[in-house]
Amino acid sequence: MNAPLLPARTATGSTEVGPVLRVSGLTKAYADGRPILQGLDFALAPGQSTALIGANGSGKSTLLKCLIRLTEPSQGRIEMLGQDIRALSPAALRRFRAQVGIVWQKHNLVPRLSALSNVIHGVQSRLSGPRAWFQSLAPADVRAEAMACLARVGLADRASARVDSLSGGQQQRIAIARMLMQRPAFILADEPDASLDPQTGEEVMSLLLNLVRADGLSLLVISHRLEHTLAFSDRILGLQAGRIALDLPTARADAEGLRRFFDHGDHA
Ligand SMILES: Nc1ncnc2c1ncn2[C@@H]1O[C@H](COP(=O)(O)OP(=O)(O)OP(=O)(O)O)[C@@H](O)[C@H]1O
Repeated sequence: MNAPLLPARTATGSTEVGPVLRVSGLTKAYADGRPILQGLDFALAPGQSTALIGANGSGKSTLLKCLIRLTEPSQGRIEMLGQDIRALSPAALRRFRAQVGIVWQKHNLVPRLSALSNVIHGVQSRLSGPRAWFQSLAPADVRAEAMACLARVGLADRASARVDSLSGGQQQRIAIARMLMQRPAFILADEPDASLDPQTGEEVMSLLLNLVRADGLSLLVISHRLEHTLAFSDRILGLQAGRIALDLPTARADAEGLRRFFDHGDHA
C-alpha cells in the first residue's frame, strides 16, 4: 500500500504508470459533525481530464480541498503523485502543494501589479523574496519563463498591463499562466468558468484543456455547466449525498441523464 504510484518498474523491466490520485475511504465531517463525504473510493489515471459534478452543497469543493488538505479529511487515505498526503509534515505538505496547480473561481491576483508580476508569483515554490514578486527584480530566466507562460494563454502583449485593467476572462487567463509557472504535475480546478459569461467561460475551459493535453497533465475540474462537462472531460464523477453516484467515460454519457443529475442531483 505504501509503494509510490508513479512510474514503477515491473518484473519485466517495463515502466508501468499508476494513477496520479487514489482516494480510499475518504470521509469528511466539519465541526458540526454532519457527514459531507462518506467513504469515497476512486482513482484517476494520468493524462486525463475528469469532471466532478453534483448539486449545490454535495461536497465537490470539500473534496478538492481535502485532496491537498486545505481542509483536513476526517478519515481515509489520499495518494497523489506518489505521496501519502495525510502523512506529510506541514513543511512537506507545503513543498508538495507546489506541484499541484489550482485554478479557483476567484483567482486572487494582485490587482495593482502587472500581468507579468502576477505570473512571476507562480515561481514562489522555487524562489522566495522580492525576486519572486516584482517583474523588475525577477531573474532573467524567471521573467522569460513567465513571458512564455503569458504567451501560452495568449496574453504576451498585455505583460505590462495592470491586472485591474484587464477583463474577467483575461484575469482568469493570467491566473492560469501563474499556475503554469508552478510547472504543475496535476491540476485541480474549482469552477474556473463560473464568474465568466458563457462565451468567455467556454474559451477559458478550452484553453485549460488544451494546456493540459499539450503537457500531458491530469485535471480534476468541478463543473457546473453540462455542456462544458461534455466538451472538456474524459470522465465524469458525480457526487450525491456524500457518495460517488456516477462514474463513467464522458463518451458514454447521456446528455438527458446528466441534465437530471445537474438539475436534481440524481440520475434515476
Ligand atoms: N468550512 C465549513 N464549515 C462547515 N460546513 C461547511 C464548510 N464548508 C462547506 N460546508 C458545508 O459542506 C457542504 C458541502 O459544501 P461544498 O462547498 O463542498 O459543496 P459544493 O458541492 O462544492 O457546493 P457548490 O456547488 O454550491 O459550490 C455544504 O452543506 C456546506 O454548507
